[in-house]
Amino acid sequence: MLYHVRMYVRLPPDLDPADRADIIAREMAYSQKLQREGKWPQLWRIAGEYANFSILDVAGHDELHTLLSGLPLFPYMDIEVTPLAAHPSKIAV
Ligand SMILES: O=C(O)C[C@H]1C=CC(=O)O1
Repeated sequence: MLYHVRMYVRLPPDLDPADRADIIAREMAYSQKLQREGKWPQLWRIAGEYANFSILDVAGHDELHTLLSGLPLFPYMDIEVTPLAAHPSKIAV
């Protein structure tokens, strides 16, 4: 199943800089592993915001929740999920 996911990062301004750098490095490694596995095929920065639009391709709601809640930044993010269904006007390419 495909999901459109919006992630808004809300790191506390007083977070220790070393802790911040560590979380961001672990987040990058985690997301790149999922990208290599094909589970995170699209990742876009929302221009002007510390936020992204992503497409995740997973078995269903339970796997999606497992992957999202495993994000090192998960405690510091607001996340909006939209399940995607096939559109009848979409042409095959
Ligand atoms: O920076 C972000 O948008 C948050 C997060 C999503 C992937 C990643 O590496 O970091």
